[in-house]
Amino acid sequence: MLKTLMTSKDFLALTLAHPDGLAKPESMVLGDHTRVEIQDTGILVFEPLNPGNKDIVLSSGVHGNETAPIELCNGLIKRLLNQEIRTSHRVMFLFGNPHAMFNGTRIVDENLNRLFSGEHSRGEGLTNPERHRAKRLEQAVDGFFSAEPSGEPEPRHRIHYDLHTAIRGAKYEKFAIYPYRHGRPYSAEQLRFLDAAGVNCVLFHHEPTTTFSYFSANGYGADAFTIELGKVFPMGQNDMTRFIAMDQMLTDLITGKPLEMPAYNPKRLHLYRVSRSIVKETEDFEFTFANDVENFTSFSKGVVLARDGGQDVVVEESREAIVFPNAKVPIGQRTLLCLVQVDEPDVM
Ligand SMILES: O=C(O)CCC(=O)N[C@@H](CCC(=O)O)C(=O)O
Ligand SMILES: [Zn+2]
Repeated sequence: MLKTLMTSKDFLALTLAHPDGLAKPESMVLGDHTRVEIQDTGILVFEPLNPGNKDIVLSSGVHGNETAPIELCNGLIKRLLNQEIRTSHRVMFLFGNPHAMFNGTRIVDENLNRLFSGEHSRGEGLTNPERHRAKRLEQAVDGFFSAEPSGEPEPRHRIHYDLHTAIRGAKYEKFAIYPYRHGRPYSAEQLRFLDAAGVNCVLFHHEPTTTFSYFSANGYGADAFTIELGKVFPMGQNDMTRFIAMDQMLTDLITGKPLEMPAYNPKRLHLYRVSRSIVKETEDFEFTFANDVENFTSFSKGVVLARDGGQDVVVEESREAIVFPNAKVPIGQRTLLCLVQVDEPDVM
C-alpha cells in the first residue's frame, strides 16, 4: 500500500481504490526525518522523528461530496510525500467518509457528522458505514492525541480543523463553527489564524453537539473547528485559487514557520452566537424562504421561517440570521441554526 502511495503520491486515489479498510497499518521513514504511517483507509499520519509540540488533525470528506477540502488536503499530502515541504509537527490527515467520497454523495446511510462522542453506538442494533466509520475515526483521533511522542516536552497543543463546504451560498464565503466551550473563553489566537486563512466569520455554538470538531474540542481540549470553505462543487470543479490563504496558513502551521496573522480585532470579523437549533419534528417540515436564500440572511422578529406540521417557526429576537437550512434531514435532527450577531466575544 505504502509502495503504491510513494509512487503515486496520491492518497485520495489510494483511499478511493480501497474504501473498505485496510488489513493492517503500514509505515516507513521518509528521507531520514519523518515517519509516514497509513493506519487505515483514509487515515495517514506524518510524524517527524523529533516532533514539535503541536498535534494537528486535518479532516476532510466527512461529507463525501464536499470536495474542495479533500483536494486541498490531498495537495498538502502530495507536497509532504514529495518532500517539497517537511512537517515539524505530528499531523494526521483524515478522509472522513471514503464510501460517500467514492459515491460523490454527502452521506451513504446517515450523516457522519452527527455520530461522534459515542453517538455511533447508541440505538440498539443499528449499524451502517457511517456508524462504523465514526467509531474508527474516534479511535484514530484518540490514539493520535493520546500518544506521548519524544521530542518537545508538554504541554502539547492539540489542533483539529474539520474542513467542509456548504450546500448553499453564503454572505460570507468562508466561516467556522466554534464548538461549545462549556463556559471557557474563546481563543483569540485561533480567531487570528482563521482570519489570516480567509475565514472572517465565526459562529459560536450554544450547546454540545455530536460533530467531529466538538468530539476533539471537548474530549481532548483541542482547538477544534468545523470550517466551511465555500460552496459544494463536484471533484475537479473547484477554483483552488480561493483556498490559497488557507493552504498557506496550513503549510506554515505544519512546517513550523512563524505564522503571519493580523492582530486580534473582533471588528474585522463577523461573529455570531447560535441562538437556537431548530429540530425537524414532522415529515411536513418546509421553509418559507427559497432555496437560493444565502446562509447568514437575517430576518426580523415575527417572520415565519418554516412550518413544521401545524407549528410555525418564528423569528424570536429583533433579528435572527439563518445558516444550514436543510428540510431533507430525518425527523429529530437539526434542520436549521438561528444566529444572533455578537460584537465582543469573551476571548483569552
Ligand atoms: O450547508 C449545509 O447545510 C451543511 C454544511 C455542513 O456540513 N455543516 C456541518 C456543520 C457542523 C457543525 O455544526 O459544527 C454539518 O452540518 O455537519
Ligand atoms: Zn459538511
